[in-house]
Amino acid sequence: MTPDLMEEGARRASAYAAMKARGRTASGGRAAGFGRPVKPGEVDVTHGRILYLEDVSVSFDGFKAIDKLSLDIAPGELRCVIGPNGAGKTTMMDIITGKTRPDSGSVFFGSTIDLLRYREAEIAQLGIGRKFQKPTVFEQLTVYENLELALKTDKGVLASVRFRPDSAEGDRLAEVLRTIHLAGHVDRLAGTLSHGQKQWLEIGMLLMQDPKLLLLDEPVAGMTDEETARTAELFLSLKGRHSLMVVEHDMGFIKTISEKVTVLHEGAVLAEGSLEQVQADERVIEVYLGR
Ligand SMILES: Nc1ncnc2c1ncn2[C@@H]1O[C@H](COP(=O)(O)OP(=O)(O)OP(=O)(O)O)[C@@H](O)[C@H]1O
Repeated sequence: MTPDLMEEGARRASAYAAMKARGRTASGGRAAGFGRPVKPGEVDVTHGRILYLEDVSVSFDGFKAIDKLSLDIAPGELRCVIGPNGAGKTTMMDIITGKTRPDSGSVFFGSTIDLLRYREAEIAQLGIGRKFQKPTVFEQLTVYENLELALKTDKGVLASVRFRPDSAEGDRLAEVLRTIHLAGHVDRLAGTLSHGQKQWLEIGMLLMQDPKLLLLDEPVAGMTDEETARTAELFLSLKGRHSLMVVEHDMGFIKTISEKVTVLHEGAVLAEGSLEQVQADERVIEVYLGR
């Protein structure tokens, strides 16, 4: 066989495998990866990892924003990620959520779902929710309507118009309202909420999708001290049921919520451990003081 034909064969085989993986997942059969059967909506965490990145690299115009990054997160873990500006924190989240394709490396959700085979919207449907720094709630809708809308996202246009939450969805809505401290504000327009309340509402919208992994980018930026403290309580109540990756610069907040902290620098892991351990690490001190 000529090299051209071999290349074409390999290209077709991998395109077919990717297509099959997508089709099977959409129809609720198997997840992509090593062919291990996984029930619809289930993530295989038998190896003790819900998220696994290995040797991931990406360059922008020759600049390595992520450089052989490897890290993993356990199911139910609340992981904090810190690092100076430009360390690659946002780019890492972009890669996990399918917004940016890495040049090389592996990114797995559980041990069988190869995230690099999926598009951004598919990754959200697989159970990875992302909260960007700025709240993006629908200001003209009430708190309740915002949460209701979050339930509709995977339904078709017609189904959305006729949509009414069933009793299980209604229960979930009520539970989420309590979790995000907005049960007393259901009829308020989202536009009239404080900055902190808007952030909680957006987290609530993600929770309506019951994500297995939540990625949160600077969630307490701009919050009052009281809102920050309530957000810490909220995250602590979510861990266990969900896995969380929180990128933050606010060390006081990190101190309240953290178990394990990952320090990113120049697109790779510089240090990992408890906050006390990483804060005492000479390399970490140098990176932060050298800013
Ligand atoms: N699309 C892009 N094109 C070119 N360079 C990029 C792009 N995205 C990120 N970068 C560069 O990659 C590096 C990492 O950026 P990134 O935003 O991931 O860092 P960060 O750790 O999130 O920083 P911050 O704490 O300031 O948000 C930066 O030097 C940034 O300028």
